Amino acid sequence: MYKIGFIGCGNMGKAMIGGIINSRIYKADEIIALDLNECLLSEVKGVFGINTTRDTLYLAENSRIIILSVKPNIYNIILNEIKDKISHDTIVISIAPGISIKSIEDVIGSDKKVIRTMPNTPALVNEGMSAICISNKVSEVEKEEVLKIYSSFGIAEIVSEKLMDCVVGVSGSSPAYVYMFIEAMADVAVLAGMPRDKAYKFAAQSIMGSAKMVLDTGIHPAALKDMVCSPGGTTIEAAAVLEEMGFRSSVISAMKSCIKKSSKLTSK
Ligand SMILES: NC(=O)C1=CN([C@@H]2O[C@H](COP(=O)(O)OP(=O)(O)OC[C@H]3O[C@@H](n4cnc5c(N)ncnc54)[C@H](OP(=O)(O)O)[C@@H]3O)[C@@H](O)[C@H]2O)C=CC1
Ligand SMILES: O=C(O)[C@@H]1CCC=N1
Repeated sequence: MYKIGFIGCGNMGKAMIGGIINSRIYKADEIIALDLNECLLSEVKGVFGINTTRDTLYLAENSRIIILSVKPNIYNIILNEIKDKISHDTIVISIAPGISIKSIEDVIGSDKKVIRTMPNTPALVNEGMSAICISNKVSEVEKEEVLKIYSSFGIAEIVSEKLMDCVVGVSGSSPAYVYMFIEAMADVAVLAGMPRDKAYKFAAQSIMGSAKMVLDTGIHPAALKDMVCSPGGTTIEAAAVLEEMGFRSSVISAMKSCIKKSSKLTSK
């Protein structure tokens, strides 16, 4: 029996497998994965040394935990295919926006163990942020085990299921907004004469350091911003332009749109 099986090893599946291997929570031979894309499957086998298969039913029957790391529209197809192979000890985990615990139970049975999660791609470098919702069929020991898996590639917190659309906006999708910010900052650094490789390093490390200040000091972000803005200095010039250009209101509108899209998927 494998400790964990991944159906789908694209961006998110690969990030989680990489995080688990890096943190050594499970050994490579305790993990199995499958993907329709043969190249991707050979890549995860080659890079991480895990087991792979092309047989969905074999994976479902032989994995204690099954992570469905495919797009939301494929969930029902796969669940219908594997439902008879899911035992009362198997834990089925969703990582997709809009896929509720109930929607999975409706296919595989409400007597089965289902967990809904929302990770993000920084899991690959063990800096993920994941939310986890547990159904009432999952025991305390199983909850702790899943928390341990998700904590192996970052920070993991139990949240109530009604917060999951919000989680998509604030952590599932948010790495994309941050990469856009890094890209924009690096482009301007290049414009001002810095070589591109250095520009990405300076921009990304500044964002990582700023995020660490928020997490490690507990100081309010506004106070941390004020500490950078010297009176009559350079930073307040930039801050004033960001306000004029609607920086914060753009982020607010974008995230509201993301959360709305997630809740539309949930209510489908
Ligand atoms: N990317 C992210 O940042 C995050 C993604 N998620 C969620 O994770 C899930 C996966 O996303 P992501 O990794 O980005 O998607 P990808 O498209 O990168 O990966 C999904 C993989 O699953 C494969 N696949 C499709 N159908 C099957 C099948 N029947 N059996 C096995 N494999 C199959 C796809 O192959 P093919 O391409 O050939 O169809 C593809 O390689 C989604 O539900 C997404 O919403 C959650 C949090 C963050
Ligand atoms: O864009 C998406 O739908 C997925 C969910 C969270 C991040 N990526």
